[in-house]
Amino acid sequence: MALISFDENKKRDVVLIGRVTLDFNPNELNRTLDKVKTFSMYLGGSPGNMAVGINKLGKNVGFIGCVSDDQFGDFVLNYFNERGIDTSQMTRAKNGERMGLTFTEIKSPTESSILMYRDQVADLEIAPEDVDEQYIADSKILIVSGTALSKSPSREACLLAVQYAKKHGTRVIFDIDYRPYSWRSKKDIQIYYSLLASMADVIIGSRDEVNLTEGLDEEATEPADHVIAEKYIEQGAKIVIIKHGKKGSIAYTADKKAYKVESYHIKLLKSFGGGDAYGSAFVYGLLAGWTVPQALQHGTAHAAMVVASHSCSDAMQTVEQIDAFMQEHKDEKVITELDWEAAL
Ligand SMILES: Nc1ncnc2c1ncn2[C@@H]1O[C@H](COP(=O)(O)OP(=O)(O)O)[C@@H](O)[C@H]1O
Ligand SMILES: O=C(O)C[C@@H](O)[C@H](O)C(=O)COP(=O)(O)O
Repeated sequence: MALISFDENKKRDVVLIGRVTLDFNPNELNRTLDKVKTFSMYLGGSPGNMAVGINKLGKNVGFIGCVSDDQFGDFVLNYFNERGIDTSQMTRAKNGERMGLTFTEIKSPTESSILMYRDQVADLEIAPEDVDEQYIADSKILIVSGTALSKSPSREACLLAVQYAKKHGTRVIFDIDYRPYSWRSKKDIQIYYSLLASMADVIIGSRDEVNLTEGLDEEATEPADHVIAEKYIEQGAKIVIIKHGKKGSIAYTADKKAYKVESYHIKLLKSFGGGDAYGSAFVYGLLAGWTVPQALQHGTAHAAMVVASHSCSDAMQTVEQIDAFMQEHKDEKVITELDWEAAL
């Protein structure tokens, strides 16, 4: 019996709500941004990347978002439309708001960071009026990105989308997705992230993002992962995934099982993009009716392939490509069932 079932009569697999932006990744590697001369432009924004990833895996994807009314907004809409990602629910900024821009700094294969330009950003202009109840009802899964909760009216749009999802049996996945820009305070983060976590069927976040949800210091290690996961499961979550970067991730399920997933060994190019690839392939596995371990391993393989690549969105893989990677790495035993209270 699958932990999470889906209404196969719903015509769309996944709808995501949140930001779609642009990534500018340096062509000259292993140096600080002030030493970079040229960049490659890619579609970006964690929800945008996940939409591309889930679509690349063959799923029917829609996006609720707002893009700038300029050539960058055109780029994003064209990119989605060319791949069959539904843009009927996307709007254009009305008052000159700009696309979010993310400049990735790749200082070394193991040291990268992102510099985000998010002043007057279009993606936070999604409004409740842009959220169509039937569109949500027609989707098996709604994925909410945490950053979309950072400001109104995007915040209210997300909360309304979740209300519609709960009303129509659409499963809610909360991708915590913390970006410091746009938030007024840590207390606001705790309020809205914990509210979303209490309404989600699946919660995916890094440990520092979970700490922010709990109102803890980002570096906190107490309470242990399983204690926090238990709380979310008591609130109704069926699966809680806590990511730990290159150390991998740990997943807890409502049927009281815990799984440790170690990272695959790859030649790292940048430390970003793994989470979006992980989430995309994990969601694919859920929709395919796979077991949680199978879906976790698929997500982990996809993540490894994307952190070894220059892009995030363009580097998203097909099912066949992920399967081939897993075959190449079949000697790496990455997944272990744990005692519930074991740590990563
Ligand atoms: N250095 C790495 N080598 C291989 N896989 C990695 C590496 N870093 C991250 N990953 C994979 O990407 C997943 C998500 O990465 P993480 O940094 O935890 O999340 P996010 O990208 O959302 O911040 C990890 O669980 C792991 O599977
Ligand atoms: O999330 C953003 O807005 C930045 C993304 O565009 C960028 O591709 C990235 O950092 C994704 O990394 P991840 O969240 O670690 O997968």
